[in-house]
Amino acid sequence: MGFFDFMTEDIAIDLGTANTLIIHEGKVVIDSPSIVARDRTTGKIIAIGQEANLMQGKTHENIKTIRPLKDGVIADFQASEEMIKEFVKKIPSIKKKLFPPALRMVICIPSGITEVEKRAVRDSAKHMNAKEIYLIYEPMAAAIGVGIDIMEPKGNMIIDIGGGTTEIAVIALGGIVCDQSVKVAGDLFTSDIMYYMRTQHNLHVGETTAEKVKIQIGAATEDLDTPPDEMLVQGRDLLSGKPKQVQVSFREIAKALDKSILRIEDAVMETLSKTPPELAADIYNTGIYLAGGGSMLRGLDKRLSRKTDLPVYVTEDPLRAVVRGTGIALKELNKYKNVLMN
Ligand SMILES: Nc1ncnc2c1ncn2[C@@H]1O[C@H](COP(=O)(O)OP(=O)(O)OP(=O)(O)O)[C@@H](O)[C@H]1O
Repeated sequence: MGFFDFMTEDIAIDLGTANTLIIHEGKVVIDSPSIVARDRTTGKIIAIGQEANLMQGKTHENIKTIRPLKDGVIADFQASEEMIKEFVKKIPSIKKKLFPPALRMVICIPSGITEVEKRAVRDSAKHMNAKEIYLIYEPMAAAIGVGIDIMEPKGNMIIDIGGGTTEIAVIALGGIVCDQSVKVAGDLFTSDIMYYMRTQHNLHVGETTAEKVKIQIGAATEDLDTPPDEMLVQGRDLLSGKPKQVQVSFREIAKALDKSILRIEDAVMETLSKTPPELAADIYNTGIYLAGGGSMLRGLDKRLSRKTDLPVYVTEDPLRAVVRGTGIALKELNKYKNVLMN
């Protein structure tokens, strides 16, 4: 260990479309929505994370809430840099430091990312005083986080359903053998619900309400073992303009989400059809692992299992699988050097 290593802090980041998570010293120290609120007149950031999330849909003309990532990649560079800087500053042991420390970072990125987008992530990290930067593909990080031995000569299929993208990958011998990244995930499910409420109930609901509906009664199939109760949803009547409340069932939400789930099913089937036969045989025995917040949609595992005729498992704490894997790669840089990109 060199002298300067004492002045370097190691952090692992899952910079997600919906949530940003950071691991420092083996612990998740940040788990926050990827949102910033900016004062339009001064241009200053006035809130980040949970605080900014509470402002969403309730702002006036002087405040703008921004989600700096779209479809898994940085869409607003300035806002994303400022957001990560603020998150890093909030890490307790870094907060105590007199000067901002140099950082060694492992950052996960979607597997469908372009070279230009990769460079943008690296540049942003450099602006944050990162001296060593490693990138890791999200499905790889998710597989490590799930507890799969990715170095084995054995095929494993992992599906990470996040906010912006669903990443499907077959992993063996420390590499991605075939993969597919589709822009169908939790955010689109939320938009589907907003559209359904508008068209079927003449009710205009905001994103926050639609997300609540998805979490409380969202379903990927009408055939659930333990169906949730109906839910009262409030919004604005599109015809009269008055505030209104309607009762919604999980069956309606399953219908609203059907088209998007079909697109995920198609992507899974396509990836399976491209999988080399020896690895397909392994997957037949091990099944499919689901990670990411979107995988918590009721009945999604059952529906994918029915479609593929394979066992499908939702990993423990799916929202944290990717950051867990990123953290493990950071801790064992040498072991995982082949899956990390400089
Ligand atoms: N119980 C739940 N049921 C359904 N969806 C959920 C649930 N909990 C969270 N989600 C959804 O999961 C998504 C966020 O998942 P996650 O944090 O894994 O995504 P992300 O890493 O930010 O996105 P990406 O990987 O696309 O950049 C959101 O769309 C959120 O609404």
